[in-house]
Amino acid sequence: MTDDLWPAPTASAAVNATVTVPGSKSVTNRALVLAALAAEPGWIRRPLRSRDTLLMAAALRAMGVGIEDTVNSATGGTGGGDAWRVIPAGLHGPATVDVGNAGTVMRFLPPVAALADGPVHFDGDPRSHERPLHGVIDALRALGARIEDGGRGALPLTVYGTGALDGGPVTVDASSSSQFVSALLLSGARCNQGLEVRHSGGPLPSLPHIRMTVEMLRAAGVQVDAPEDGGEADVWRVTPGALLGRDLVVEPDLSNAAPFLAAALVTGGRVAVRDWPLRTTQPGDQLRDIFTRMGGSCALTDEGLVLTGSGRIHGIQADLHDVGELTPVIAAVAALADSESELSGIAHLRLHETDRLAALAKELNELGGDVAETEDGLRIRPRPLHGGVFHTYEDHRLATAAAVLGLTVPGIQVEDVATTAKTLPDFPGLWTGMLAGDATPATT
Ligand SMILES: O=C(O)C1=C[C@@H](OP(=O)(O)O)[C@@H](O)[C@H](O)C1
Ligand SMILES: C=C(OP(=O)(O)O)C(=O)O
Repeated sequence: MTDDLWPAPTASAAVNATVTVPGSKSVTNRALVLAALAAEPGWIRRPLRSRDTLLMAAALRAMGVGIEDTVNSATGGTGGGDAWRVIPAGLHGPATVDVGNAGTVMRFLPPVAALADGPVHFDGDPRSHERPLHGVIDALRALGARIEDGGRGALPLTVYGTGALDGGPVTVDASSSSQFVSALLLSGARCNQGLEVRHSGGPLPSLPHIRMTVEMLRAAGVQVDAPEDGGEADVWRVTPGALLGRDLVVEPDLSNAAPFLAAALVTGGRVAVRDWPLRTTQPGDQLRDIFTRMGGSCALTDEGLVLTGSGRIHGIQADLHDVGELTPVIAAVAALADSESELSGIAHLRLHETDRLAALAKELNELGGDVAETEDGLRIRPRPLHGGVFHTYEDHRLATAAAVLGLTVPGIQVEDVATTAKTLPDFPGLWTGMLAGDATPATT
């Protein structure tokens, strides 16, 4: 973390820009895990190269997987070469994994480590010690893995892999993070008996992310029975078998498109996001509906998704349980709206990169806002905002939300804007590029 303050640029006019958003974190990190577990080499094209995905790649390399950077100018560059060639190998310990504060790394990799033939030690940022991991730890222990976690049920921990997991049925309470279910499913086909994962507990958040896991497993040739296909509620079954190596192009990160689309909404402008997929499991696709309800209009065109602001921003009553990671930017837009908003279904955000509900309420109120935490969300009553320092608590989405506010509220200084590198390389460059009319990641 740095104490740097970034003066968020104000928009001198309605924004009119076309933006290339870097690849999806969630797709890239699933693709890396599945390619590492596959029986043959694969390609990941236009991967996101950000802190979370570079940590995932480093962790898999530490366990023996080959991940090579390649540059292929024919498919266009998105920074640092445009593809990863993944060459699976026997998974080995001893190894050390730095999870940073990446939920996908800290949850998806312990099951992979249980398949390795030696100890794998996991640690990360201080916040990673507080984020829930018990679902993964308990499930792996129930499946026979040995894990030393000092009785904390959290990081740091060591998984003593023996080269194989028997698998079978396991029950997990994933009400605090859908990533518990995704983590088990991703490695399930490599268990001798496959895996039957049953969720038992409060409602599961972020269901689109579990669907993303199921669809990516199926695309790798794995047979998965899932509740949405007529299966039993809250039960997923993964049949054992080899995973195919894939040649996969990563979609743009639609959740990271949120601040750019919001810019069109709050300035009454127009922003096009290139390469918006026509069909996707990414929760960010729901921005089309959410921002339309908040006053914008959306069209899928040859240019990508185009959002046009009307000059009016409406408050919204929205249950964001499925799409929690969109909350910070939606809250920023709601603070600039013409009526009250109620965002619900997001109590689990208290356990994200930071306590997002507390952080959003505090930071918006310090700029003159009227935001209250509810039991499971935020109530936002728009009031005129003034400039000031917006603290970001090492949370990339707090920083991008602050940038949205800064477009129309002069004098906002974003603390540690570099924290956006968790999922967005060079956010400040993309943001100023958008204000100049075009934002395309620099090719390095
Ligand atoms: O599986 C994934 O890629 C993710 C699942 C969600 O986690 P939670 O279910 O913990 O909210 C989401 O918030 C996170 O940003 C990414
Ligand atoms: C919750 C998030 O990340 P993580 O993958 O670390 O859980 C997020 O990106 O909003």
